[in-house]
Amino acid sequence: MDVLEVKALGKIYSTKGEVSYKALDGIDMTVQTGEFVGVMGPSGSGKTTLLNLLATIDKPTSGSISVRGIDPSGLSDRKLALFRRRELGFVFQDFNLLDTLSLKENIALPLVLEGKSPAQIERALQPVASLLGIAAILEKRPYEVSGGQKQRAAIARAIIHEPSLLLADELTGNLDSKAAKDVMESLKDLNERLGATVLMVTHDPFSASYCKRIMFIKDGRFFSEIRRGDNRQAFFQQILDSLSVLGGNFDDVPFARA
Ligand SMILES: Nc1ncnc2c1ncn2[C@@H]1O[C@H](COP(=O)(O)OP(=O)(O)OP(=O)(O)O)[C@@H](O)[C@H]1O
Repeated sequence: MDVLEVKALGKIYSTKGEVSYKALDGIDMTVQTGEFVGVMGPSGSGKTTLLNLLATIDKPTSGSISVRGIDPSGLSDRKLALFRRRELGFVFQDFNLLDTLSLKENIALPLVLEGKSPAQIERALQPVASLLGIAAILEKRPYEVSGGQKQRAAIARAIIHEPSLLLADELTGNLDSKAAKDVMESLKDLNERLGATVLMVTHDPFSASYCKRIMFIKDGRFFSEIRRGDNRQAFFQQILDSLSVLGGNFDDVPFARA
């Protein structure tokens, strides 16, 4: 089943008195239940724009988005807020955890907002926390744990309510290579064991090598797509090859890691 269906998506930014800019142009894509998809492209290719449209933070100029058959553009503000809360999960580069709350309280927030009981929250929390390897540090506050642990807590918070689609933006961007590997292994486990559907934007070929499929975009348009076989290292190499064909600015890419 398709979780996400994007048709002819376009975004033009226009600022008063200035020339308008076509950031996305005719993007078509589908993501099926249980997929783990990466979106890559040079700087300025439209990755963040695409993610913002999918996250319903911004509205498309043309085309359509549908998540489990619902087109968010037709929803009232109240229904849109509910749609975002129920259907989508978000993970960002900078964690966005609240320092005044413990990891457990941070993770439970989406369920508290849904009015779930403490017993229901506990039942949902334990398996996710164990899978992500943070069960022993749930009482700690974000400033007492490492970057990788913070990001795993942020992932737990993003999926605790079992969203249809988890959207991740450069989630390893602030992590060293060991922590990035741990976070990507955790995300892979969530995808494989819990069937979480993930769409991730990244610059980093190492993180991208955990995806099952990668879509490359350039100048706001679809450029190419590759799928992973059994071997992640081979996929990493395939990603590097695709990036070199794609060209553009990848100066900050750590090309040596596998
Ligand atoms: N609010 C805005 N107003 C005008 N132009 C914008 C706006 N946001 C983005 N753009 C332009 O749209 C294009 C795509 O930007 P976007 O941020 O989506 O690219 P990106 O692929 O995420 O880049 P990066 O990898 O550097 O983050 C860029 O040329 C950018 O300058």
